[in-house]
Amino acid sequence: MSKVIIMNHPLIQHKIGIMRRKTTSTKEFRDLVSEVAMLICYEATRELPLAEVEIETPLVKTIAHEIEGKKLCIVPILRAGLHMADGILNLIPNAKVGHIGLYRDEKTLEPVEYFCKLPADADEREIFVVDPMLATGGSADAAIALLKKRGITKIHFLCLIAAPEGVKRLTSAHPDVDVYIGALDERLNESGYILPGLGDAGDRIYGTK
Ligand SMILES: O=P(O)(O)OC[C@H]1O[C@H](OP(=O)(O)OP(=O)(O)O)[C@H](O)[C@@H]1O
Ligand SMILES: O=c1cc[nH]c(=O)[nH]1
Ligand SMILES: [Mg+2]
Repeated sequence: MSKVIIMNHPLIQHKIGIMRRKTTSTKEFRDLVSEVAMLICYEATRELPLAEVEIETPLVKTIAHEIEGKKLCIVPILRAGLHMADGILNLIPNAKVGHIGLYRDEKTLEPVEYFCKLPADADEREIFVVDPMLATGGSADAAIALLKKRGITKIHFLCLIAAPEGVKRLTSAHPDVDVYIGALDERLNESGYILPGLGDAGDRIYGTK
C-alpha cells in the first residue's frame, strides 16, 4: 500500500496560497515552485539511508553521517516538473537527474510521451519523480510505469497539488510508490483541471499563456 503524505505545514500552505492567486507573477510563481519542492523534499527524504564517515572537528575525531547522494536520482516530468527538480538539487546537489517528457492530450486527457533520458545506472538509484500537478494521475502513472519497465523499483512521487482522482489512480496503479502532496484539492473540473488548483502549472512557470 502506498503511503500518502499530505504536507500540513504552515509554510507550505502559505506559499501554495500565493501560487493559487491569478495575480502572482511568473517569476514569483517559479520561485515558489522551487521553494515548496524543497520543503516537500525535506519530508520525502526522511528515511534515506545514511553512511557513517570518520571526520575531524577542530577538537576531536568523530563519526558523522552522510547521505549517499550518489545513489539518488530526481526525475522531473517535463515541462512543469523541471523547476521542482531545480529546487531539490539545491538540497541534494549530488543527485543525478533523469527527464521524462509527457504532455496531456487536451481531448482524451491521456499522456503522450515525447522524451525519456535517464542515468545509465538509474535502476540502482532511489528515484524521486516530481511534477507540480497530479490531476487525473495519467501522467504520473505513465512516467512511473516507464521507470519500472527500465527495472527501477525504489520510487517516490512528489507533487505540489493533487486531486483525489489522481491520488486514487496513482496509488491503485503503483501501490509500491509513496506519494508526497503539498495540498490535496477538491476535485477535477470537466476539462481535467484541478479545483481550486492554480491553473496550468507549465504555463504559469514559463509564462506561455
Ligand atoms: O494528472 P494528469 O491528468 O496527467 O495531469 C497532470 C499533468 O498535466 C501537466 O502537464 P501538461 O500536460 O500541461 O504539460 P506541460 O508540463 O508541458 O505544460 C502537469 O504538469 C502534469 O504533468
Ligand atoms: O490543474 C491542472 C491539471 C493538469 N495540469 C495542470 O497544470 N493543472
Ligand atoms: Mg501544462
